[in-house]
Amino acid sequence: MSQKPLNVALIGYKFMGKAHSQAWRTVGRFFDLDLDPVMKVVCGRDAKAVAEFADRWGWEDSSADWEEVVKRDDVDVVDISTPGSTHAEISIAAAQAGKHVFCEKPLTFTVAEGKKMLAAVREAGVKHMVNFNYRLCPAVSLAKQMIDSGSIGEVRHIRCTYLQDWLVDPEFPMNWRLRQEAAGSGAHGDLGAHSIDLARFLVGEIGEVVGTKKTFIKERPAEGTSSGLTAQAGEGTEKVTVDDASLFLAKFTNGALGSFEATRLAPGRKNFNRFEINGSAGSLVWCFEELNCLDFYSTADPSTQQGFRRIIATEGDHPYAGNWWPPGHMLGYDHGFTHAAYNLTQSIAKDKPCVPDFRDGAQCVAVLEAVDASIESSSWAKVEMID
Ligand SMILES: NC(=O)C1=CN([C@@H]2O[C@H](COP(=O)(O)OP(=O)(O)OC[C@H]3O[C@@H](n4cnc5c(N)ncnc54)[C@H](OP(=O)(O)O)[C@@H]3O)[C@@H](O)[C@H]2O)C=CC1
Ligand SMILES: O=C1CO[C@H](CO)[C@@H](O)[C@@H]1O
Repeated sequence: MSQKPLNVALIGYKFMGKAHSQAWRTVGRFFDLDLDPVMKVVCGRDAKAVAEFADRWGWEDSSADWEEVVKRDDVDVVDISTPGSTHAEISIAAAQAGKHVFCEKPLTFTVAEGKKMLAAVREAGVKHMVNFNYRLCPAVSLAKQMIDSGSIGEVRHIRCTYLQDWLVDPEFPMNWRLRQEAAGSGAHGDLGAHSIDLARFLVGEIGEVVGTKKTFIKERPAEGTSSGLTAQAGEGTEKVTVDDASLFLAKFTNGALGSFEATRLAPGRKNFNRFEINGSAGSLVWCFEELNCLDFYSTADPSTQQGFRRIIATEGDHPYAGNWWPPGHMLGYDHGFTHAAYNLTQSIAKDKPCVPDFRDGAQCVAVLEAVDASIESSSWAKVEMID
């Protein structure tokens, strides 16, 4: 490539580390870029494991010291794929060192911390992006275009469910996702954050919420070895300190109503991240388990032909899709991450804002926090609007 290099440092190298590595490896091959992403250095706490990862995935260097990595002169972007408890400290240090920041969701655990992160990237004048990858699926981006162009009229309802089943077995051992200090919350922030982002992207700002959360399995076998969403038990047991499930109702500032359900205890639901949106002139339905499909109902169709029609969002003129395979060839989970790497690279190259950004990440945290406030007060809670 003849473009200037864009040197990337990745912090965290397991589940999301792989997804982000795949994105950085692939993006310049399928998308025309104005900068050339270079996989410069990958970082984790276990020096041997991270060195092996670097070798396997093609990172030039590895390190067990993120504080040193974020200050390196040969790093332009810091990509954070570590548990949520680390996002604020790493993002702020990276921004203060003048690096662009790409951070996994949830951005952080409290609005106060989210505001500090936002202030740090703004003060440094760097680009910032939070990885709400599902809005970058072609079918979801298409839904946004259709809503904006009035295909379903005035939006009145959104029903979001994000259901998984990987924690349904009470013998599944502890890992960081079940500890409040590392994960912030359970299904609420892990899955609910994605639904909130989709709802904000497609419908608008959420103004008020009321909800509940529950931990059904309060104790689990202690952690032995764990890798991503699989684990082997160690000795003894440990208390679970996050929710298994969260439910809430929402009033949007534009008058729409929403319902949200997130759980990791729904047998048979693997990654059932679904929304149904009803407007005055039609409806749109999407589910990640069939991620290329968008179901559309239009009241404008002749009455004898009304019914949901399925759009397969793999045509060349569907968002992002034309960069991949010939029409009709399905995309998968990893493609959304490549779309994020594309958006960030181009926003840096062209000095344009990047979405979803840290404000989106912090606004999502404000909704999560308002649900917690509503549980505390057993009443509706207002969502703080972040500038
Ligand atoms: N957008 C999406 O679809 C998804 C987003 N996520 C989000 O991505 C983030 C990471 O999750 P995931 O990849 O599943 O987690 P994993 O447990 O698979 O990986 C976490 C990584 O972070 C490293 N790490 C952990 N603690 C620290 C620390 N204190 N300092 C530096 N490195 C650390 C670990 O390596 P080591 O132990 O060697 O330090 C490991 O490489 C979370 O915020 C999660 O919510 C997760 C899944 C999907
Ligand atoms: O998108 C996702 C898929 O599932 C993971 C495990 O619950 C989540 O962390 C993640 O954000």
